Amino acid sequence: MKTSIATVSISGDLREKLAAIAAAGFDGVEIFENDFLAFDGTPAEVGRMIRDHGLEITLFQPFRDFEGLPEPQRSRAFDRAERKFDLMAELGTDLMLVCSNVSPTALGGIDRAAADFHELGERAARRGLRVGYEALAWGRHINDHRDAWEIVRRADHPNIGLILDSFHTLARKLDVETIRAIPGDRIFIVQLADAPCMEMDLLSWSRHYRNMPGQGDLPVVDFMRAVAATGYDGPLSLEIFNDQFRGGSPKSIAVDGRRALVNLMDQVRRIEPGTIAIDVPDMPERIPVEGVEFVEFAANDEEADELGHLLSTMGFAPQAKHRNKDVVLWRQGPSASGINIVINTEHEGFAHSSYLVHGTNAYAFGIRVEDAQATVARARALGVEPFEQKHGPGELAIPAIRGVGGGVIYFIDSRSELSRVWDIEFAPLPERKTTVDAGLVAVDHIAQTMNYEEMLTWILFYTAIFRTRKSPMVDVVDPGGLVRSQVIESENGALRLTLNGAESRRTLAGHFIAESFGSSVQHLAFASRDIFASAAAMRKLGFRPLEISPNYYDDLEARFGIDAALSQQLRSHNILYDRDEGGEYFQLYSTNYGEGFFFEIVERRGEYRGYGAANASFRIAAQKRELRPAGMPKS
Ligand SMILES: O=C(O)c1ccc(O)c(O)c1
Ligand SMILES: [Mg+2]
Repeated sequence: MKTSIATVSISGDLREKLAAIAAAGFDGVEIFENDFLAFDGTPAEVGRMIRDHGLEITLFQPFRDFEGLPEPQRSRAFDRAERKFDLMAELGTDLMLVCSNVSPTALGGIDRAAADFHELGERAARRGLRVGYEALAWGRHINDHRDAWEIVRRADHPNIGLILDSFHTLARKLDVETIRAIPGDRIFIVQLADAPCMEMDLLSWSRHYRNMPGQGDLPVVDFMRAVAATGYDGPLSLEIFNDQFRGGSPKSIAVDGRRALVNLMDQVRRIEPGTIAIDVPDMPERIPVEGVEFVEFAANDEEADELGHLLSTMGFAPQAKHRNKDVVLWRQGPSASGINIVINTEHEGFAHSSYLVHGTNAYAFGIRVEDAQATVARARALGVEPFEQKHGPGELAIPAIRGVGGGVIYFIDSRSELSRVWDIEFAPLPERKTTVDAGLVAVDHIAQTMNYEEMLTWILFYTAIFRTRKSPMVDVVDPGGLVRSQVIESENGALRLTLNGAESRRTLAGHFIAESFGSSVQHLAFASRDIFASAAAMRKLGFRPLEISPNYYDDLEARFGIDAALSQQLRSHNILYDRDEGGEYFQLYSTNYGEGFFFEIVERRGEYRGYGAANASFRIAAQKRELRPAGMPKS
């Protein structure tokens, strides 16, 4: 599989773009003309710089407003093309993209355009060059790949071919099945981009909101399946116009791009096995998640005590201690439950470094999978960094990768000794305190907070590695600004992550990122089988719930028509309520710990699928009321 990316997709100057593209493992680049024009080196120097990076130039683009022009503009267009052919020869590339004419002076007519392309083909052939034609979704006469293909077909010249771009086809909701009939060798290059669904004119949507395949809402997999069915085996080239990417990190966007292509082709190959000419790297299939095995906090001794106190008000107690390390396992009540909380107060190693940088934080979590090694293998194939740390005698080497904001994700399976980690590495504490069991049975979801700019990266990360899907993004109003929230979840609910992107430091999420120096887990939600029983038990244990405004409950009664008895119960425990077609949802929050970390207890009744998004802004307002002023020492 030959991967390519347009220089326009990445921030920085041409030098920075190329370095990032090469480092991410791409085979080629599309030179977007403006990136070349803005650069102060000769075409030959640019060509050399690209080849020195081990890259090839897959395409020179765009050449605009060519076909269907009346004279004298027509002759001018051919002269312009000849000049660009000169440039291409110096750069060292043989393929030019002509995008469909948008000029009001352009005349329609398939045959007129075909004749123009036939002549351009003759001129290109004399120089050993090729020209591909792309239908822009907003082209004046040609805005559909079927018409572009008809022009290419009638141009009937070996040096003229078609360029497909998933955005233009999918944005106009054109039937991708129409691609299957095009001979693969007549497609000169395939450009790929996704985009979020939005109501907007096509040009603005394309120029500002494209994103990597898998990051948006367009059926890029279906598009690519149709392309693959043609026998096409040329480069797959990302062409992403995105305002955020233009200001982002070149390295991280290039890595995301390559990950998106590999993930896309892996999906296509699995749907259409054996029929694809493009060779796709071998890797394990997207990993089904079986559950969250543990969440691990890094802390110092004093803060570990505070955290432990908070946990004990939720019915957790220290149950076992690591045989060699200052690491304690907390569980719900005297018997094992589905929740394992680990507090690591080691003075060396990765957890300690994480503590030094971020303060007490949930720096790692462990996921149960069928095959931990295969999970890391898939992640590696997608360019994810594995995580390795020295382990002591008798300790397990738990396969792991690096996750959000310098965090770690461990993998536990039952095909090896990994699932016995609690018995192998931990010894039961002799003075085990029996506590009241608060009836918390599992981790319902893990909420990670990040800068908004990082969100697409992490959405792609999770959906490419694990068999999960993403929900539409929702806006949550914080008194200090907007927070964007998106859910990543597996079909069976075994893994539920909520990603919250902060755009302003004045939001609770933004404050958390600023004060804890980077993205990480901001809250953990535990599932209860009976939230009222849990709330009552926790009250006895000294749990302090986040206090919710009475106005909220008045509105709740009005909105849902819930009866007075239920309303009273909710009020007395500060429990939030939501409902959808499938069922009901109950939420109880802790007060803030540190700079905005908190716990949540939830109960899902029936088939409720959401996360109480409608309640989020009321919860945040309540949290902000009780967050101590910035700069005050921790209590
Ligand atoms: O927005 C544009 O003009 C433009 C140019 C070249 C392309 O390949 C494309 O898809 C869009
Ligand atoms: Mg394009």
